[in-house]
Amino acid sequence: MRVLIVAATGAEVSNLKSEEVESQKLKVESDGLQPATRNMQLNFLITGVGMVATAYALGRQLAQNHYDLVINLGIAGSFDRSIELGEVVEVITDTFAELGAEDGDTFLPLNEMGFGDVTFAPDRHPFLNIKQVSGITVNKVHGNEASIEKVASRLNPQVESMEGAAVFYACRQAGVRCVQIRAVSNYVEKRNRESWKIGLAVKNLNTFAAALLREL
Ligand SMILES: O=C(O)c1cccc(C(=O)CC[C@H]2O[C@@H](n3cnc4c(=O)[nH]cnc43)[C@H](O)[C@@H]2O)c1
Repeated sequence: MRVLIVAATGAEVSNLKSEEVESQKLKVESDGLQPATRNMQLNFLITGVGMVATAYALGRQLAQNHYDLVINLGIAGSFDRSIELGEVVEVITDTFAELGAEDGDTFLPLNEMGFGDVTFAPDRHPFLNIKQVSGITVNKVHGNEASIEKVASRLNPQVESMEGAAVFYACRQAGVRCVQIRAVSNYVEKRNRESWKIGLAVKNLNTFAAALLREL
């Protein structure tokens, strides 16, 4: 099984690098005299932050390589206060929140303009036995009470990231199975970087992903 882990920054998957080495060791063994104990080859793609960087890097990677599964890992902001900081969730549907047009006070999403989808979901979900959430993908992290209220009432998202929907989109276009796993580092609120728990979120995300990779 060929698995691609996609993350915006190396820091978000820093504790998983040993898994890549491990998967390659095992592959060499399975190609040689040792019986295969694990038939998985793992690659990492660090795209850079944001939907444009992600769509380009992942589109190129999927055009040049075959993968059975793409796993998008990252931290995220949560609108939903019932999700604890550090909690790991599976994003099962993700919407490009800003793609469309303003019509006075109304927002017209791209699909209502007749130009294609803005919401993407992987074919097979839930994939994991953890909390399933709906997400939005943004170019601009929400940090203003009025805009948070507006997007919450329009789309009712539970989490937001800057890449998720781009990963779903690229995988759909390439016909590759995918799953998005995020750990909540902060609540979506007026910007207050001191309250972000990035270290905890990254630690929980990496622990969860390492266990998942051992099961694949
Ligand atoms: O400062 C650090 O140590 C650090 C370590 C790992 C990652 C970061 C990032 O800032 C990653 C940016 C990444 O995070 C996602 N994210 C997190 N919270 C939100 C949010 O409230 N709204 C939107 N995106 C969020 C996003 O996907 C970025 O790619 C820093």
